[in-house]
Amino acid sequence: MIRAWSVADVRAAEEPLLAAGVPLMDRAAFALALQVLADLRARRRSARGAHVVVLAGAGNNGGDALHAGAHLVHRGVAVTAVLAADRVHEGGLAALRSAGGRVVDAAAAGRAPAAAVEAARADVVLDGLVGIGARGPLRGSAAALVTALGAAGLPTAGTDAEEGTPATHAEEAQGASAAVAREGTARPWVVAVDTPSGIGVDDGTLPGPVLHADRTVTFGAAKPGLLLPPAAHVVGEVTVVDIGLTLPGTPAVQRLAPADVAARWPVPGPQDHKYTRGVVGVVAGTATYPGAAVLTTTAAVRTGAGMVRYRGSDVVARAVLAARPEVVTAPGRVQSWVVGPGVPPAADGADDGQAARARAGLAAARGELAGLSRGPVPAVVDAGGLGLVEETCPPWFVLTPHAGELRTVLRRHGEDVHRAEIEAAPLRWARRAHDLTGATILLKGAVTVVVGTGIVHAQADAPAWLGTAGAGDVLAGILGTMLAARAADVVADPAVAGEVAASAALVHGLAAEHANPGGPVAALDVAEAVPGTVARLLDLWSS
Ligand SMILES: NC(=O)C1=CN([C@@H]2O[C@H](COP(=O)(O)OP(=O)(O)OC[C@H]3O[C@@H](n4cnc5c(N)ncnc54)[C@H](O)[C@@H]3O)[C@@H](O)[C@H]2O)[C@@H](O)CC1
Ligand SMILES: [K+]
Repeated sequence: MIRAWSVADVRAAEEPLLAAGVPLMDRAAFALALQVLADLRARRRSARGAHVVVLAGAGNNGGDALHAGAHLVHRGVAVTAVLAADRVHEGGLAALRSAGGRVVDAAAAGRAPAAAVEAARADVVLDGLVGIGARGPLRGSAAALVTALGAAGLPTAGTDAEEGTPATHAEEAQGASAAVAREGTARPWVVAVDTPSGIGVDDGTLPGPVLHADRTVTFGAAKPGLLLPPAAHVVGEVTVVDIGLTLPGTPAVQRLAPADVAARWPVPGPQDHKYTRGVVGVVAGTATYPGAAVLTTTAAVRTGAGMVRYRGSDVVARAVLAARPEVVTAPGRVQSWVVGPGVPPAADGADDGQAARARAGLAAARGELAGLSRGPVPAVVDAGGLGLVEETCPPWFVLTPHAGELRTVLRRHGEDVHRAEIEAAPLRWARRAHDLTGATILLKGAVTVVVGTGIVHAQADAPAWLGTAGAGDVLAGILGTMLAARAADVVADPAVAGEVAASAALVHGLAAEHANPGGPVAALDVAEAVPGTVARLLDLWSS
């Protein structure tokens, strides 16, 4: 598990140590230098003779980078510090100079392109422009430098949100681009110091230009922005360096690892039977979209449900039974409901009666229909089901929208927001949806964000191949089975639903990877890969 703490928590943990004179920056810089040396050795055998460019901003983040640069010089590395501020960390600069490092001033207008061209030829670029002290989008020389680095061939992300960016920056950038194209240089390995400079450290946004890192060496603890999209896509591999901070027990964001999911997997014992393992009720698909019913029920069965009950028209039920003869179609006891895959919005008349069945399932999950459940049980609400839920939900309802569907949910609650805004700030909008509906929100994406009453989760387990029709139906089925197995816990403790939802996202992602490592997958392949994926998880845990 990777756990991430907010800037405020990290600062509060640093404070007493700094007051006591603990040399936190020395620890951070030394560990950073060791990591860069390891990366250099992995990439070019020896660090000696390598060229590292340190991008240094005004604060302690630049201080870390400059001190690390000094350590590298002592190991035979040629280090050039590119200063992106009029004043940089004095101790760090002095250390670098006395070690024999070169210093280039890129703070003045017009200096960025030449510095970027030099950086683009280095073996490693250390991004120490700004860390947890970042306020808003990168500004001034730091922004100009990152823009010029992008033009010089380094990967960058985010837009220059700064109004009135001087035209010279664009011209400078073009100059840098042409110079590097002539040289045909391979691009350097980029190591971000604490965070890629200019990300939203607490919320994972990309408010302005950001240099895409291959590795982020982060101090004391991971920060939320390293796990949350869209910034999570520019951090590379995250290396957490222990500098001796004592952090609060509860992180702001966490990412489950396979072992965490394995540790809580409901492995059946000799006393278990189908009802103790959990019955999943599925309201999915119509004659127009029968595939959704097949995919959702298949995934629920393949994840190890005690039993799956399908609720739908006879024609769709026949398709379900042809694919999965284990499914039953008679009404009866259910420990979790999956409502909505392949179900059109309520207003659509051609829904085969699914809207009514969906409402009944949701009422049963609230504990309002005694015949269908003995008290409240968890529910997964997906696709068409999202338009059928009541305005407020219990936390054991897990809504599983993608960004476009979340927009619809938010609009129903009076939030006029566009899909692009949700994609730019998924945590913010998932949290807003949770606040407005009361439900646990699983916002699907390349990084899935789960916001409920407990800790926020950000899961990045899925290969990009998983973005395919029917993949969401499979996730709904996996999650339905996982919720049914822990139905009592989920209803009793509002925070559990989020953790189970994050676990389902992990299983879904790993199953896609296992279905066809490195290649395309179809949704049904993913569902079929779940039993093997669960067996591997449990094997990993027991070994
Ligand atoms: N407090 C400490 O002693 C420790 C700090 N650490 C390092 O120090 C960093 C935090 O240092 P600081 O608090 O000095 O903050 P930073 O160095 O992250 O940033 C602050 C500086 O950047 C400038 N800045 C802020 N937003 C900017 C923007 N959008 N565009 C351009 N410039 C901007 C500010 O004017 C200020 O000079 C951490 O990220 C970490 O790297 C580590 O060395 C561990 C110990
Ligand atoms: K940085």
